[in-house]
Amino acid sequence: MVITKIPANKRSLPADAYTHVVCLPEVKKAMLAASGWPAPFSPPSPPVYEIKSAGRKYSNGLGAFAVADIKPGDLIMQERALLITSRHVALPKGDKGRLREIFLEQCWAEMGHFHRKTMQALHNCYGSDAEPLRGIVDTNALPADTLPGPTDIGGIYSAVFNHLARINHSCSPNVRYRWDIETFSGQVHAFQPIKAGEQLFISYCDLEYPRGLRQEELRKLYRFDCACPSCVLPRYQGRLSDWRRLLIIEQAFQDLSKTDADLRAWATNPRLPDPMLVDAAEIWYGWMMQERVLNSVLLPTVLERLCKAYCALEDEGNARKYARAAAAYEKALEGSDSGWGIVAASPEKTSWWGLRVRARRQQAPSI
Ligand SMILES: C[S@@+](CC[C@H](N)C(=O)[O-])C[C@H]1O[C@@H](n2cnc3c(N)ncnc32)[C@H](O)[C@@H]1O
Repeated sequence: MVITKIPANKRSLPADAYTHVVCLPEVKKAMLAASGWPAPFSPPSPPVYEIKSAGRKYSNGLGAFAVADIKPGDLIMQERALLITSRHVALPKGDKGRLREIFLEQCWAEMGHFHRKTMQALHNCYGSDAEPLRGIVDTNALPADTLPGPTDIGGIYSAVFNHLARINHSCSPNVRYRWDIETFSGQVHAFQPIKAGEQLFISYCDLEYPRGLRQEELRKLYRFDCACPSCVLPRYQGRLSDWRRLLIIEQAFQDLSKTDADLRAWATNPRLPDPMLVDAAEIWYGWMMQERVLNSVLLPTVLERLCKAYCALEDEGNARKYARAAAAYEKALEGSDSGWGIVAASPEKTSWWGLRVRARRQQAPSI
């Protein structure tokens, strides 16, 4: 492992615009060789969030709050990390754990005043149970999925940010965090409409897990008892929520094999009932929105099917609605709307438009 600062040419940059990275030598070499990387970025200005006290429920800690109304898909926060470490040295016990601490200590020794002061101010849920720097990293790290260079040995990295680290957890989150390799930054997008004053929540655990497992993991890794709206549901409703989450993950595996062929077969065969494809997809979409579980396989599949099906039915309102939802989701997951904004503006220009309506007309007996 080696320690480096990215962007390499940081002379003209403010202190919060560069990151200390603990990585493999091959990754450092690839990062320094990547021309024009990382790309600059501009977070929303003026900022649409503020960091302030979140109150007793969050151990009198801080949280991030919207200061303006925010639409699904909007970028809320974007920030370079203070520190990125490889998870290859992030094993919890034994020599490898100690190895990680040695790298963190070396990194600390190289950090300037801004980075040290900011890191020290972050929350440490481990108290005296861990070495302070390690406790801070483990409390606040978010995934940085890829860095330039050989991905097979680089593995997954953890990033510690200044502001992004203040976002609290909910099992029904309203924003989504993503690592943006192009700009070497963390982004937070809304995937629900958010009102000014509302707190922003990401998820620290796998949302498809049932409540008991989620709570166990949060207690173990972040040392708090989750009291989010999903975790305080009365018993019966809590079970329903667990059940929906389980079905979402099961359906995601099944939907992997779906193609456009069955959608086209339905669209061009008027003898098949209209609700056949639409109703099931609406149920899955409704459950994912209700649980705020954005399954990365099922949600895009369902949104695409709904948009195409409503285009085939020439139902402009619903076609636009699902295209807008797909645009927001893609922005939150991929950083761009993947062309869904164009579909939302003119669904009648897609090749699916009116397919079913024309098939019905052709089938109708001529008088
Ligand atoms: C990454 S920090 C989040 C920001 C933190 N509240 C602060 O003041 O810096 C993670 C810690 O915040 C607290 N936290 C986050 N989400 C919480 C929640 N839903 N309920 C209670 N505490 C929470 C826990 O102490 C957790 O270890």
